[in-house]
Amino acid sequence: MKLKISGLTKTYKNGVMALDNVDLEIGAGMFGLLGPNGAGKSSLMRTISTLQSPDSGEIHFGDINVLNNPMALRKVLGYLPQEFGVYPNMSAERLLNYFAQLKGISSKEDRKKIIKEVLEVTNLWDVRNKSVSGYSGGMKQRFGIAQLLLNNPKLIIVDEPTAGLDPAERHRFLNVLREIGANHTVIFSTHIVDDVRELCREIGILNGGKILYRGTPTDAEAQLDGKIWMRIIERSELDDFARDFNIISSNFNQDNTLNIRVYSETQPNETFVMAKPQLEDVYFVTLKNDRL
Ligand SMILES: Nc1ncnc2c1ncn2[C@@H]1O[C@H](COP(=O)(O)OP(=O)(O)OP(=O)(O)O)[C@@H](O)[C@H]1O
Repeated sequence: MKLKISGLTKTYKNGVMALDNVDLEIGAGMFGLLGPNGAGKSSLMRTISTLQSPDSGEIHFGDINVLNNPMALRKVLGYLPQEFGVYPNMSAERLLNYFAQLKGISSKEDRKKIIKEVLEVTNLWDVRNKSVSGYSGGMKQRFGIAQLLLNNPKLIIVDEPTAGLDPAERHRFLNVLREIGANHTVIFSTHIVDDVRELCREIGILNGGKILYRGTPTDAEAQLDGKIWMRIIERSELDDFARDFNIISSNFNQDNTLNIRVYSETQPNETFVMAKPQLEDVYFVTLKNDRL
């Protein structure tokens, strides 16, 4: 089932236009929504999830007209918000049983079966008897996925799930998403480029409420072929280089020098060497130029 968004605009009461005429089509698999803080990612996700209304625009998921019939979408939606709040002092298994009852799974046998499945897919089976309130950040996020999987959603929306997770937990979480993405439509937002590189079939880059790029990571990188240049400079030279060249990123080396990456259609000068474009270049060039 396809998610089709057209002309979606949202302005908050304080005058901030968080979504500015967003058009987006998302098919099956993993879709990564990439953007810096304040780009509008949560606003887009909350609007798709029917938690807030847009000023104008349309959202369709398969044959569901989402804005006219929010209840129909909610039945097939699994949404994990950025902040999930406080969990009660109850074991994961008991809490899932409670959620499953709330979701209308009335047969005890059915509940048992689905709870086992979701605990296994999120790698929480071994800790199912532990209290969720004592879980680590990463385990809580995986528990969030477990509970949203209970009613077998067709559309899964996960808002910045890796924020604040340590590298090992982040990795574990992304593996869970990868597994789920194999047979669901999953949209997840992040400001971490590495999160989407290998995981997502398609990405969208959002900034200032606008979709600036949408496509596959590989196509995006290919568009920058021959346009990314790199060289090492002294730290003290940075201001001069920033004035003369279109620097898209700079990273410190151990010896206090900097690796700079520059975007240019042609070789900036003979001291620069051509670099293989990376998704991070795509992200920075898109944010800087308002397009790729
Ligand atoms: N309820 C609200 N009322 C007023 N302004 C809001 C509200 N929610 C978000 N905003 C503003 O809308 C813009 C987009 O915010 P949003 O939270 O959608 O971005 P985001 O990409 O999810 O950012 P972050 O990564 O920081 O969560 C920001 O300028 C934000 O301050």
